Amino acid sequence: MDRTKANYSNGVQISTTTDNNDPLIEMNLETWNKIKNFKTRFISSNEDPKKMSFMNLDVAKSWSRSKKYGVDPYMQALGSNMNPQEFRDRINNKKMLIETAVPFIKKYYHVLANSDYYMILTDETGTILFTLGEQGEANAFYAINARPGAIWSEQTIGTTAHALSIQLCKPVQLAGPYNYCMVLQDNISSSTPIVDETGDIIGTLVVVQMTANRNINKTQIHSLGWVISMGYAIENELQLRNRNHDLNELNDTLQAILSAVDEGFITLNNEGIITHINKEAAKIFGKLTPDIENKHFTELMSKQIPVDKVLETGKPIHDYEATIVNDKSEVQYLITIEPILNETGEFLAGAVMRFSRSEKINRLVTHRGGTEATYTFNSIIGESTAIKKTIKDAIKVSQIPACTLLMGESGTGKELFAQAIHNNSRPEGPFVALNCASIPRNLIESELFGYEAGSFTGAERRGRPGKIELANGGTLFLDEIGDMPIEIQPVLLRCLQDKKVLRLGGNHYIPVDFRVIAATNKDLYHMVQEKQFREDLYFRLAVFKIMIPPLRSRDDDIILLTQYFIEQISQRMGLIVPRLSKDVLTKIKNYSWPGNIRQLENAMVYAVNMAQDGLITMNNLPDEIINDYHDSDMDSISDHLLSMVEIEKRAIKNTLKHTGYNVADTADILEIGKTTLYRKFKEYDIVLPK
Ligand SMILES: Nc1ncnc2c1ncn2[C@@H]1O[C@H](COP(=O)(O)OP(=O)(O)OP(=O)(O)O)[C@@H](O)[C@H]1O
Repeated sequence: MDRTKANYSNGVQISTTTDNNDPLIEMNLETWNKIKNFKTRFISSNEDPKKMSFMNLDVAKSWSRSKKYGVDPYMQALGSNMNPQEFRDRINNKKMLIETAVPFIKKYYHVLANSDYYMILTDETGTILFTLGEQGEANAFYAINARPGAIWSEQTIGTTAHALSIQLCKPVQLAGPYNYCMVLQDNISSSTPIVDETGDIIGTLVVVQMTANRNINKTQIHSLGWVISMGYAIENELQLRNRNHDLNELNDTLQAILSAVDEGFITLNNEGIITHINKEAAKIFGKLTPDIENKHFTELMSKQIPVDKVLETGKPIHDYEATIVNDKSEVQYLITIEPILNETGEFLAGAVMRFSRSEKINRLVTHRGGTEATYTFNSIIGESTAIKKTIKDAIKVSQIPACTLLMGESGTGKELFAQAIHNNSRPEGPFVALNCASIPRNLIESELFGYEAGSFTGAERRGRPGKIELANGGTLFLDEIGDMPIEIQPVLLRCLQDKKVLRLGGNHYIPVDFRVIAATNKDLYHMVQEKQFREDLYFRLAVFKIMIPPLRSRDDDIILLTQYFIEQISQRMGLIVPRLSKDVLTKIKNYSWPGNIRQLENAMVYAVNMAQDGLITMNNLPDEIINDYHDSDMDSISDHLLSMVEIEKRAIKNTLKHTGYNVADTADILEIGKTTLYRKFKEYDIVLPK
């Protein structure tokens, strides 16, 4: 609402002439009496007040409405009273207005030149919320029911200054006879509407002055100006309070969000003083919030954390790695420090620090990186006594956080078991796998332990965490542990013992908490005896040993797994699930499956693709299965008289089976060169599995 000066004079409702702009000071007693007399006539006749030249038009309309409402102009106690409960609710509802306006009213009331003023605060319906006046005035006004809880609307008491200012939404000064009720007609009242930010009227402020026997003078004019500026002041204060209230609410919401997140947050001012710390950050530092707030950040954390740099440059720092040590723990965090800038991007108030547990990030990274542990004990297929016992043992072991060594031929499902153990013991943490045989020896160390920035040629600029760090909070699966270079073994052992890792080129240990599951298809203990594997590391890793049975000793499971793979593969490829011919079934059951489940799975991929007319026949099996001399293992050699050539051929085939078709291992065992072995494959028509 605009209450500029022009509007102000426009808003004055006076009694001298029909011109609304005339100041009250110009009202003379003659007009005053003219209105008074006319009102008595108007009440008892049907005369239209709009037609009276001395009547203000808005007042005239209000009189007509008042009459229509049936207001009794001769009543002594004005208006009706709200019932106490309803009034308490109203007060509650208008708490902010009352709390804001009352101190103003009290403060400025005494500044007024005359003491015959009476001040009223109403709500937007005209209900009186608060009154103030000197003893004499108060008593007089009390007698006419000018007290909190009285409903003084146009409907209940007819035309008044405040009823008009609500109706017209502007300040109104009203000469006594214009009031509809006779008991008010010796007063001069000034009223201003109080509006909220959206322009809605939320109340009125009224100053009433008893003018009976007094001259109309400048003070009345001033009282309007005075009530208007007070209205302004109340509105401004209300807006401020509302904004404060909104800010407080925003602050409460922010606090609630910050205490709900499981990351630590600290805010600092531009001098590095901690201004706020959320619950999680207090937990990280093992302190109580009041012990931290208002302290310099260096009292809480290492000076090396580059807070000063952010405060100086206004540039953020992301993922700074630091170990936070408190009385109870030592944990690695990634810290992001963001400067608090203003809208134009100038550096302003300070900085916000965020502490994220690196193991969480690692878990995300590893999940995204594809080394997610999907298998559980329930998803391991097998009904044989051998596999059931293995699963039972593995479940037991999974409940104890000690190193576990999984032993078994290639393709028996060692990784599957490792995943199942992980998911049964620390499913929330990352599962990080490292195959020691598939990584060049010179890279194993950095893969395992990570490295600091610039620690060797080709290293990433910012350095990188190793698999051990990435496994923090979860499981590190070291597959083919027999291939772990002997020179790295003592470092790994130290790390397993101390639960700390030192990155290559680094100068501080990073605390880590991870479970180790190692796997091997080699005879690791034999390697220890041959000095190819360190005994201390072996005993550290093999606290629990689990032997995964080869497929050939899981007779009952071969057909179960065959069916499972055929169905899975067909479904994946959108094919009808083929049946197995009788001789194929016999072959599969009797074959020794040197490559175990992996070989069976691959054989079924081949067979499903080769099958015709919904049937898998012998021809649809891979060569090495068709050509298998099932009953020709070396034990039976003694029963037959064989040529040297046949003996050599069988020796090669058996060794191949034994090594899971690993050419290098086969050549090793047969003590011949790899080139010779390949030549013999050709010579004897031996085909390696695809
Ligand atoms: N019980 C089982 N149920 C379903 N699939 C299985 C089962 N056991 C193994 N497999 C499947 O067989 C394959 C080989 O398993 P896995 O890689 O765990 O063997 P491994 O012993 O770790 O082999 P390697 O020693 O060569 O690393 C995988 O494709 C796996 O999904």
